[in-house]
Amino acid sequence: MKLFDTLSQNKKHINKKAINIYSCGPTIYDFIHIGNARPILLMDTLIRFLETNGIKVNFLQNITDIDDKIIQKAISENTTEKEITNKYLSAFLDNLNKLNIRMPNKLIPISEKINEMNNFINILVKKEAAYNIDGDVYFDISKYQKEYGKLSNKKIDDLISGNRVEIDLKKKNSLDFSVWKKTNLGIKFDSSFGKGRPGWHTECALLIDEYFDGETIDIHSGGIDLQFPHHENERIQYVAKNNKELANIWMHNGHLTIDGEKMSKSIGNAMTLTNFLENYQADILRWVFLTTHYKQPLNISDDLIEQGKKFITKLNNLSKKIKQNLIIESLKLDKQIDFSYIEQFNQYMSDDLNTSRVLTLIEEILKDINKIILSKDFSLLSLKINSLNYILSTLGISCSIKTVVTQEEEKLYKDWKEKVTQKDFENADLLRNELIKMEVL
Ligand SMILES: Nc1ncnc2c1ncn2[C@@H]1O[C@H](COP(=O)(O)OP(=O)(O)OP(=O)(O)O)[C@@H](O)[C@H]1O
Ligand SMILES: [Zn+2]
Repeated sequence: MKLFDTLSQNKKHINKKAINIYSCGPTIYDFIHIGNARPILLMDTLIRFLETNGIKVNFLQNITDIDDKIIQKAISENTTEKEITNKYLSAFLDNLNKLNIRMPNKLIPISEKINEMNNFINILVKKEAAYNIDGDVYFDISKYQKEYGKLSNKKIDDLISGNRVEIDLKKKNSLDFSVWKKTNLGIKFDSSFGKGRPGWHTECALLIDEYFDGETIDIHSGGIDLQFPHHENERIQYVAKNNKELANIWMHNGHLTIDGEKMSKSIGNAMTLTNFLENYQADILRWVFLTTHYKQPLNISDDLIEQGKKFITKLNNLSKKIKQNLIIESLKLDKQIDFSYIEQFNQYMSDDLNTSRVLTLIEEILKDINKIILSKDFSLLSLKINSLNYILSTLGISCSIKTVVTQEEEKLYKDWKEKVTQKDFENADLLRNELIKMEVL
């Protein structure tokens, strides 16, 4: 398959039997919002597609459980950092569960890797890629003039002149970033540089290096806002330590916007995922993200959510209609699949996840199935339904078209019809309610 790589600005092939993926995880100081769910669902869609095609995926994600934002939140709520991280980590895991996410093979809170972080930074210092000033360690950008800026397509001189980062007189160069921070406030850890905390950019570089044994990984993903400085800084540390690329493909998703503006906690326009999932099915959010190519911005609106609801209702109604036909026409469906549909599906997905085209394909199949029902020529029904179910399940949509009816459903349906014919509406209504619960009506 081909995926767009931000570093080379090209679509690149990945035709391997086993794929290593890393995604930057959340900083657990608040509930995540539906914008944060975009990179999560993007990786979920990709991984499901790869695994359905027999490719082994090893997926690593970090959890940022040490950070200034966590300390600030603990202070403002008059509680401990641990209380904050416990609360929001469990909310995050609950969100993933409700979204039906294929969990990472490993989810690592950075607080568990402080010694490894210390060793990693020591190596950078030994290589003179980083320098220690009085317990604060910085990465030395000047040593990597040729490499730095490649991922975000920025020139170092432009970055320096446009740099509005707070002036830190200790740094040699204003672009040098913190890999270890000497701190007074909040949780501190022992290290060979003294007490302090790890830098965020080093966290991901270290975890990738350690978990994947210094091998260039296949895919690194995250939202477009992470391209610079976070991913640029991750990459440069990895290049400095291993003298090779961190990732073969850098995948960046566009922002979820609301009224054209990035959804963000700091802007105050965020809808938490918890809140969304209390009101709508997870399938609706999946559908919303599938409508637009992942690299493009996507504007969320009530109207779009409404369309997502309609899509799911359409699937549910079709499923009921099929059950009724299975009973009325005494049909039995087999397991055959229409490979021409699957080939098309694979082709769209393999072309940098062209999911909007996949949704059009689904609509075409739905139309075909409705035509079959109207014509009552059921010879191709199994093929179409099984293909549709294959596509829905590969996309992680939990809704599917039922292909069997139970004896109980069949009996109740026939009883109901009989009561209606006999004009026994009271009993017919009771049976009707049962059939609605069983999703036959
Ligand atoms: N509006 C958005 N649309 C799509 N992806 C987003 C959006 N906001 C954040 N992300 C992505 O979500 C992931 C988690 O990011 P992070 O925890 O840094 O969120 P954040 O940027 O702090 O959110 P906020 O901007 O609300 O403070 C990252 O991959 C980030 O790029
Ligand atoms: Zn990262």
